[in-house]
Amino acid sequence: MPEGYIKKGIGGFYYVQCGDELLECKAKGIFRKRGITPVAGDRVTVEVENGGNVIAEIAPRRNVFVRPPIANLDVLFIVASTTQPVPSTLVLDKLTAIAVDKDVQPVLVFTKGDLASTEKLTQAYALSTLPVVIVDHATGGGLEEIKNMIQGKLCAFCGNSGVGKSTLLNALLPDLAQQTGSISQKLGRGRHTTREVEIFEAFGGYVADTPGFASLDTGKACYIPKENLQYAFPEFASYVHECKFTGCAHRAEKGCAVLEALKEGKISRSRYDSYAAMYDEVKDIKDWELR
Ligand SMILES: Nc1nc2c(ncn2[C@@H]2O[C@H](COP(=O)(O)OP(=O)(O)OP(=O)(O)O)[C@@H](O)[C@H]2O)c(=O)[nH]1
Ligand SMILES: [Zn+2]
Repeated sequence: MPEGYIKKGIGGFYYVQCGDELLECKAKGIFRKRGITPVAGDRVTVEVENGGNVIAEIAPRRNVFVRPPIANLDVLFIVASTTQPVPSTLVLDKLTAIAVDKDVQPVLVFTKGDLASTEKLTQAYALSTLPVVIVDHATGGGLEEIKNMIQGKLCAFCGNSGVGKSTLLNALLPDLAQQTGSISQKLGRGRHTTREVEIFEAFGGYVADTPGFASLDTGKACYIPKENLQYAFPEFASYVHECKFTGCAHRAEKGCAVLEALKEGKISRSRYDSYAAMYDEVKDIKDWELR
């Protein structure tokens, strides 16, 4: 039985890449009964049923996102520009936290360093342990780093409208931009006419084109329960177990090692503020409401 990954889903059909072959498939009825929707990135087994290809099995997922619909994401490039649109560290931190919480490696990519200084952004993440890439389109700086990070991984790019995602994808994959409807549409006329995710092979890995995808769903569906939030900020890891009280929320408690680290400048103020804002957003929400 052929095995492969879903490259694209459109109108109830799934295009499964099995080696060199792209198979058009429907999903077996059992998935609908179980409330499972196959999505791009799913690793699947294909069978022939009534003369047509069907997806018979979906391998256990490492993670799955609803908006955009994609599974088994390894790396999320979170693109932010130094200016226009002005970056918000809270929005960026929400995205990095959701990624970490879903076992996706977030990579911060800063654009438009030619228009304004990247200093403030790089400063905000200097202690975060998160990888940062500064892209310079004049010299091509940062592109090699991104290409290396794509190798062997399934990656996606997100970031507010206008931060330069298309420009970046175009610089990375000029051939792809011409090949694909969606990216080239994004670059010119007919923007965002398609919302289907499509996966392309590049640099020894996979890049998901997620048209019209400004940011991950940072709404309620993606809230991180308050007990888990501390782990979504990787630089807190060395401190969270040193707090005096177990179950410390790191908000105002006595003997809080995270607050101590903040005071000593070992954790950045903007990262801590984002944690605090996210904590306050979820603290009164019951677990069952998050399901
Ligand atoms: N000066 C400068 N301009 C840039 C840079 N990156 C992108 N731009 C410009 O910023 C504008 C927006 O870039 P896009 O690549 O379309 O942004 P996007 O994130 O794809 O936006 P959406 O398609 O709306 O999601 C375009 O006019 C680009 O030419 C950069 O590094 N420096
Ligand atoms: Zn604490």
